[in-house]
Amino acid sequence: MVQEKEVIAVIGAGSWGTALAMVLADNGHNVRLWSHNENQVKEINDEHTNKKYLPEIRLPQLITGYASLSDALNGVEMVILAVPTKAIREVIGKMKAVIKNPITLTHVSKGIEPDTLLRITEIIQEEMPSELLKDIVVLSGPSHAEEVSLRQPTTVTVSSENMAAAEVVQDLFINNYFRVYTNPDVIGVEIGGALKNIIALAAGITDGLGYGDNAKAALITRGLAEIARLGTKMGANPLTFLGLTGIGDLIVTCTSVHSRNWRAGNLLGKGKTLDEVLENMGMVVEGVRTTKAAYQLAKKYDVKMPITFALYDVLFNGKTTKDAVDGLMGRAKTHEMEDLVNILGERNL
Ligand SMILES: NC(=O)C1=CN([C@@H]2O[C@H](COP(=O)(O)OP(=O)(O)OC[C@H]3O[C@@H](n4cnc5c(N)ncnc54)[C@H](OP(=O)(O)O)[C@@H]3O)[C@@H](O)[C@H]2O)C=CC1
Ligand SMILES: O=C(CO)COP(=O)(O)O
Repeated sequence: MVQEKEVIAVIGAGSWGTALAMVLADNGHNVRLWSHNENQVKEINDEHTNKKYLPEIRLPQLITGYASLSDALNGVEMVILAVPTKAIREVIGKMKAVIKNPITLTHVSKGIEPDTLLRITEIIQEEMPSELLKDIVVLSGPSHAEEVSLRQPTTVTVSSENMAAAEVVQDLFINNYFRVYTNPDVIGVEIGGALKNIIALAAGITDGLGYGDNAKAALITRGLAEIARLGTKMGANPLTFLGLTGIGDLIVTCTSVHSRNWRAGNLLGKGKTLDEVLENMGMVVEGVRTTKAAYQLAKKYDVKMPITFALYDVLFNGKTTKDAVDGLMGRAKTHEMEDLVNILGERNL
């Protein structure tokens, strides 16, 4: 089937927005890549590069940089939102002032908002007037921008309350190096994508402390257990956590030097302070804010999340990374599956 080519706006020209713009351009779509940084837009249009975020990459001709949000969104129905979670309200606020016709909005961010405890779909629903929104789709999964921009084999999942919209987005992105699956479980997809960053920070810490593969495997597995416990209590399908947006993203983020969350954790494990780490990162480390949100969610839903709580103490209460690991290892003995089985029982699953 020949796919119809679209004009698509990608809002946010960081690592992920740029890599996704490349996938869309490779599929023949005309991409308007918006950035709030005029110098970066000039570089995208004059040099066809985005050196701060993807230094090795030459951008396809079908990508055009836009400094005006109004021009980028003019007449466009398909919009990809690729900014950090903390910028979403502000950027949607600017978008709604200039959008004239309803859009399908695909977000690709991985976070939960502290204090409100809203998932990103819920933040968008709160900020964007319903008459300007056809559908919200989430795209998530194990996918470092650095590898996608080199066109290396990658798999992701799209999800939406309207699966027909998810399938349209699947068709826009899918190609021979970027394979896109669908999953109707929006809650599970968003919770898995957000919370894996907490575990990636913790995995970086144990690597930084000099611990080995056993510790890494423990964190990935027990991290998945606490993510699944919270997500299932929030209404997710527990099987989603065994998929790309659950275990898949945990593996890639906990084991890759590309992960900003792993890199930040690694520096913490080596003794740097949180402020020192964030000052030098130059890109978003979503897991820090998400740790706060997950800590609050665990209390709200009365779910045990020992790794999240240990990381919370390191990030916000001055606990040393070594004491945090010792505390986790010294907890009272417990059953491996009991808590999740109990939660499944409460939901009659
Ligand atoms: N990088 C990756 O491999 C992947 C990232 N993600 C997720 O995608 C989301 C975006 O991440 P990523 O692209 O990596 O982040 P980066 O830090 O690489 O880029 C963020 C981009 O958003 C811009 N931005 C930040 N704040 C604002 C604002 N208030 N208004 C307008 N633009 C803003 C930044 O501009 P400026 O340059 O001025 O700071 C930059 O262009 C995150 O939630 C991340 O978890 C998901 C999958 C893979
Ligand atoms: O989500 C990602 C890969 O799937 C990117 O992870 P980081 O934000 O830790 O770099």
